[in-house]
Amino acid sequence: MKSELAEMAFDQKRILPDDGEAPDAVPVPHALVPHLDKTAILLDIDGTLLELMPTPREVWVPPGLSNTLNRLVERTSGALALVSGRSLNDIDLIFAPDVYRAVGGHGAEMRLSVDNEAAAAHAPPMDKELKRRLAAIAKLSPGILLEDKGYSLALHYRLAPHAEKAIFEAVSLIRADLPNAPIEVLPGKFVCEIKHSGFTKATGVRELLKHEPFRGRRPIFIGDDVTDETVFAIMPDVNGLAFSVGRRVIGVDGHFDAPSDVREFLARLLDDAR
Ligand SMILES: O=P(O)(O)OC[C@H]1O[C@H](O[C@H]2O[C@H](CO)[C@@H](O)[C@H](O)[C@H]2O)[C@H](O)[C@@H](O)[C@@H]1O
Ligand SMILES: [Mg+2]
Repeated sequence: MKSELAEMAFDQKRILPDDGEAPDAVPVPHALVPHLDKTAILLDIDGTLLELMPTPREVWVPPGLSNTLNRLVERTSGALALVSGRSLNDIDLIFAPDVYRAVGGHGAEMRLSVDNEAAAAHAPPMDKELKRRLAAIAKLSPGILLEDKGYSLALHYRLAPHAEKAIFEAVSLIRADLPNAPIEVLPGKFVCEIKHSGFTKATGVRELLKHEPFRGRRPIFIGDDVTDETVFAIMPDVNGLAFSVGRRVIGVDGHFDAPSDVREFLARLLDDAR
């Protein structure tokens, strides 16, 4: 059995405080290591579980991660969900053959059961003409990639970073033309996503937590991006814990430097948690 000291040392190394003032290695209280039978594990994908890659299709699941996730699913009686900006379809392609409970498309889709793979959609398809106009923005520069999620459209510019300003300006012009369109712009990591308003990762997580096997459990959420901040913000309301990756976010419970640290933390949870 691991000593409490060993557990503390692990926590000190991997999870740093986020108040911006504190020294780099203040230990996260031991009580933060959860009891898995009372915990719901909610995980962002890109930049949290998986390293960021030049294009969305290039991501891959490192050895050991599937095993860790599947064991955590077992130990939490299924209370593990991926909470992603990606569509459920995309998530399943990435993690195939494994299928996880998930909130997809920034809250646009939700899968509560892995048995029938039924997914609830919380967003209608995006208007075709609007999508056509937005898609034309990709012509601004070679290297801009389009990702069509049906209910939203993402313009990726990691390979054309110089185009950022032009992309956001072009999107603003289209929005100004359609002041009543129920859409919003979601900036991400080298991506400008245009989606229906009315749902976020946080609305998805709130909904998820109403259902078995998540209901009544203490959620821990780990995420890296601006869109994850909506979930960080609701964690206190649901007695949850929030951890950021790659950057310090005020108000969260801790911070990981990189996805490899998140993966190591999750693997260690299996050994350390009661
Ligand atoms: O909420 P997440 O699971 O973190 O998904 C956020 C977005 O991830 C993908 O784009 C990002 O990752 C790509 C692969 O590393 C990278 O090339 C891109 O620059 C990033 O923005 C995905 O394509 C989007 O649909 C997700 O919204
Ligand atoms: Mg992410």
